[in-house]
Formats: sequence, C-alpha cells, structure tokens
Amino acid sequence: MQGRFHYYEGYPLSICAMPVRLMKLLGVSYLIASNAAGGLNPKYKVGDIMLQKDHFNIMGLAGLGPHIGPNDSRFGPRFFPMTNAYDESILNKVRQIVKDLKMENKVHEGVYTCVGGPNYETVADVRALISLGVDSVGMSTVHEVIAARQCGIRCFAFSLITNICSTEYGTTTEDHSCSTEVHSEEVLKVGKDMEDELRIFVEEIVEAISQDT
Ligand SMILES: O=P(O)(O)O[C@@H]1C[C@H](O)[C@@H](CO)O1
Ligand SMILES: Nc1nc2[nH]cnc2c(=O)[nH]1
Repeated sequence: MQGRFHYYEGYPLSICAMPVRLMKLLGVSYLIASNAAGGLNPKYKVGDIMLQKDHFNIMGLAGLGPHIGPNDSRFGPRFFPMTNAYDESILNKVRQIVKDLKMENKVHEGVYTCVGGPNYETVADVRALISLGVDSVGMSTVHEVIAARQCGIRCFAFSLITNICSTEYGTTTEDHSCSTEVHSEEVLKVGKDMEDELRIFVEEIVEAISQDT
C-alpha cells in the first residue's frame, strides 16, 4: 500500500482495515505492516526499529474495531483469537535478518498501541501507556492486524521510532514552543531519512517469506 486510511481522518475502523480485506480477496496470505511511532520504552532512540511482538488494543477496549457490526463471513469468523497475532515464524526470520544486516544495536521487540489521534500524547497519556506495558504508540496498524488475523492472513509489523514521547512537561520558550513537544515535521523527516534502510530491510523480509511459499 502507498499510505493508509487513519481513524483521525474520519473513517470508521472498518474502512481503515478495508484494504486488508481487499488483499484477502486478492489471495494475499502475509501482511507486513509498518508505522511511524513515538517511543515509550526508555531504551529506544529516534531512528530505532521496534518489531511488534504484540499490540495493546486500547481502542478495542473502548469498543472500537474493524469488525464491529454484522459479520461478513468472507472475512473470517465472528469470534477469533488474537493470542499469537504476530507470527512467530516470520519474527524468527526477521531476527536472523537483523543479525545479517548488523542492525541489532537499533532493533528492539515490543508492544505497540494505536490511539485515535491526530493529536500526540499528553505527558499523562505517556505515563499511563508506559505503566500499561506499551513500548511504542502510533495511530494505525492494530485494526489492520485485527482484520488480517480474522481472515487468516499471517502478520508481521514494525514501528519506526520517529520521536521519543516525553514523560516530563519541559519548559515553554518565548515563542510558545516546548523542548519536549512532538511535531509532525520531525516524524516525517525521520521517516524520510530511514527510507533506504527500511526498503532494504523490508525487501529482505519479503525474500525470506517468499522462500516458504
Ligand atoms: O500511518 P502511520 O501510523 O505510520 O502514521 C503515524 C500516525 C500518523 O498518521 C502520523 C503521525 O505523525 O504517523
Ligand atoms: N500517537 C502517536 N503517533 C505517532 N506517530 C509518530 N509519532 C507518534 C507519537 O508520538 N504518538
């Protein structure tokens, strides 16, 4: 996909996840999802990559999801497990790729969460998410992975840590900016700067997966 639909754009989560269901109809069996995310884990640095071991479905706990409403059985059963949402065998292949590409110093494994956005988090939000065991926070991916798992697509996802979420209020300067604020320009720049490295990373993953098929 080139881009995606986001909840903050006003689309329901079923529309945000619609491309995944279209993929299912086209015969896709693996999903590689990526996202720009804020780092919550204190070990993370800007430009690091977090392989998603799991996600914390905070929007789902609030009753939002791509699968709310009448169930269309073409896209899977009404009820389904999410215990092993992120495919361990793909993750093992990626762990090897990380070693081969000598990326160990910048790659972590952790838990992602999706919030509604489009505002970034308050300090209180950040502190709460950390206490809930979340390592990175963004505005996508979770509902795509839910739709994928419902219809049996195997999933791998990673976050590019584009900024560090602040647990401190910081000081506001005369121009009303604040040292600990996140701005989308920073997020976009880190994404752009990492483009070539991430392309190689994803190409390697596609290659490794395709050896299985
Ligand atoms: O589509 P993703 O999740 O990669 O983009 C994230 C969420 C927002 O669209 C944007 C915020 O900076 O980055
Ligand atoms: N919610 C959220 N999404 C992001 N996308 C990139 N950075 C962030 C962040 O800090 N928070």
